[in-house]
Amino acid sequence: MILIGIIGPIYSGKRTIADWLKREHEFTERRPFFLLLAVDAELRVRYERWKHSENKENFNDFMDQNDKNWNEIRKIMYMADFIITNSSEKADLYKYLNDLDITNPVRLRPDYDTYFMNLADLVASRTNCIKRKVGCVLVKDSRVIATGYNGTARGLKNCNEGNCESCSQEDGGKSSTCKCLHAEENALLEVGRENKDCILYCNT
Ligand SMILES: Nc1ccn([C@H]2C[C@H](O)[C@@H](COP(=O)(O)O)O2)c(=O)n1
Repeated sequence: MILIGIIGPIYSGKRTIADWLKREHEFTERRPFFLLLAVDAELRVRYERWKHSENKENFNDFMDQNDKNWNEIRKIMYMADFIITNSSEKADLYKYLNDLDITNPVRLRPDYDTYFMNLADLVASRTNCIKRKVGCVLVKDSRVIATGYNGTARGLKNCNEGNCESCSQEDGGKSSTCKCLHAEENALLEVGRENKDCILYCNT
């Protein structure tokens, strides 16, 4: 099902999709196969459109209305999975949406490669290295066997606590003197010798 709505009339008391989203945002966040798309435009373009639809000219009036609604609009925009900037005609927007293939099943439910690469990004967020942010996931039969991120070895003072002089250098230091273990190294240390024939996903 595709719902199309505009945010504008919410503030003039009419019920809109934006109205519904505000009330039901928990539903939309948890619901699988639901994508929220926000369409924005550059300020100058929005001003031109406002002049046309409101039959007004005064830029300050436009900005007053813009600023009055800004926080509410921003909240809804942040909920969106995609934000598209459309500073052109409606026909161009529809063509762009068509080309985007938004309802492609892979977008709604990632395939395994996308899923494990997304996991590698998540794993990377735990790095303690101040120079690089790397995550690695080892997979066998579509199941995660081990993960690893880069950083100084377990039990040592962390890189982000000043333990790696090399990473602290302005020019990034030499990799030969770096104390940080690679994400792949940590994942392989974790997996041990028994698990052969894994697929390694790494985000660098
Ligand atoms: N799940 C984990 C836990 C730790 N590591 C590695 C990353 C660092 O080299 C080291 C210490 O990490 P910390 O405990 O300070 O976050 O152990 C890993 O790769 N995966």
